[in-house]
Amino acid sequence: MPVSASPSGPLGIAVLGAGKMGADHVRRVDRLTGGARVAAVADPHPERVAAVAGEIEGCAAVTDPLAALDADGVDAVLIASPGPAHEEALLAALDRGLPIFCEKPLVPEPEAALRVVLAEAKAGRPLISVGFMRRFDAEHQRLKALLEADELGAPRLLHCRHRNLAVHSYFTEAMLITDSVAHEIDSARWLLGQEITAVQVYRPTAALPGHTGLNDPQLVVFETDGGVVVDVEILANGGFGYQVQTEAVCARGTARIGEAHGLMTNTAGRWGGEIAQDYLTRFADAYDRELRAWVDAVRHGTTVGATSWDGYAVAAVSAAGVEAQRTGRRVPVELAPRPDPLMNTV
Ligand SMILES: NC(=O)C1=CN([C@@H]2O[C@H](COP(=O)(O)OP(=O)(O)OC[C@H]3O[C@@H](n4cnc5c(N)ncnc54)[C@H](O)[C@@H]3O)[C@@H](O)[C@H]2O)C=CC1
Ligand SMILES: O=C1[C@@H](O)[C@H](O)[C@@H](O)[C@H](O)[C@H]1O
Repeated sequence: MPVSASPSGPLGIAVLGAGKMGADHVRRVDRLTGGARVAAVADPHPERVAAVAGEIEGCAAVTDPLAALDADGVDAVLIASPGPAHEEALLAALDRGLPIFCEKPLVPEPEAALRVVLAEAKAGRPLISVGFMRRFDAEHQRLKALLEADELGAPRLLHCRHRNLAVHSYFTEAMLITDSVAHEIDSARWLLGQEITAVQVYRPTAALPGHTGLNDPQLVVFETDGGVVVDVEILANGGFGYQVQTEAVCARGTARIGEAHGLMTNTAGRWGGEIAQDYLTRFADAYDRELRAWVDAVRHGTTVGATSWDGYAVAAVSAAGVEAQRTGRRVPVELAPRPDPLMNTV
């Protein structure tokens, strides 16, 4: 069922969370040619919400996140608060029948993710799109198309590197998995069309010098039900830039994405290039495409990209990853039975 907003008017969006990602999405929605407008921004931090909402004419600024869902002109919700706050917002929005774009992770814990999946099933129609933006990145889409076309034969390995310049001061070791490697969990499942069945995490014995306390970097290894092995280097505070790279090793060849550095120079016996400094630059086009696609999908009463079930699968694999990180053991992944999204199961 399409949303009840006037079909000719812009879709009114409440943005929950006015931090780094929320502020960026507010500006993005504002630029989306006429299809949507930010009707309300909510953040418990009063100065932050005033600054972000103040950039948009006629936008309400509220410090109670749930009050934003009931603000005038709100037809849909974009959740950009920290992961642990997502469940409350998701359940409140589902309760109101509002279409939702939820930044990744859906929620960090699998039990909470399953509650969300079941609440959406109870609503009887798909309402949740999860912001795993790599699905909208041109290079990731080309790699997926190549693998699907079977041009290189069956995939055997995926080598992934995920390097950040720096992460938030509140980042924990578990968040290396639940917040950062969550992307590789989603993209590996999506690229391969396979489920992850076990996780192992290797940690160097010493953290990087001058570091924040995170045992950084780490190597996370996944096994899939199609017999593929996926290794992910996660580096949270690398200090030099942002790199997301994937190489697929297949039966008849390999394919690599994420190597491009934009401008390359040759001068006086040297060559060099640029490294993006963060995801907002590296994935700017992907974020634009995913939000445009979401606004279109909402107008047609549907969702785009990762579903709540994908969000649940990521949370289940993440939980196994955190356990593997803690114990040093190989941890199998168990997924709950999948509810039929169109059935009122509860
Ligand atoms: N797709 C992507 O590439 C990225 C996604 N993210 C995701 O976006 C979300 C936000 O991350 P950041 O903006 O980096 O964090 P942040 O820490 O910069 O901002 C979070 C904001 O949410 C506010 N907040 C806290 N509790 C809230 C609640 N209950 N309701 C509404 N707002 C609340 C905080 O006051 C803060 O202003 C997270 O889920 C994160 O994983 C973040 C960076 C990139
Ligand atoms: O989602 C993101 C952040 O939350 C996360 O902290 C980073 O590691 C990721 O690269 C970024 O895309």
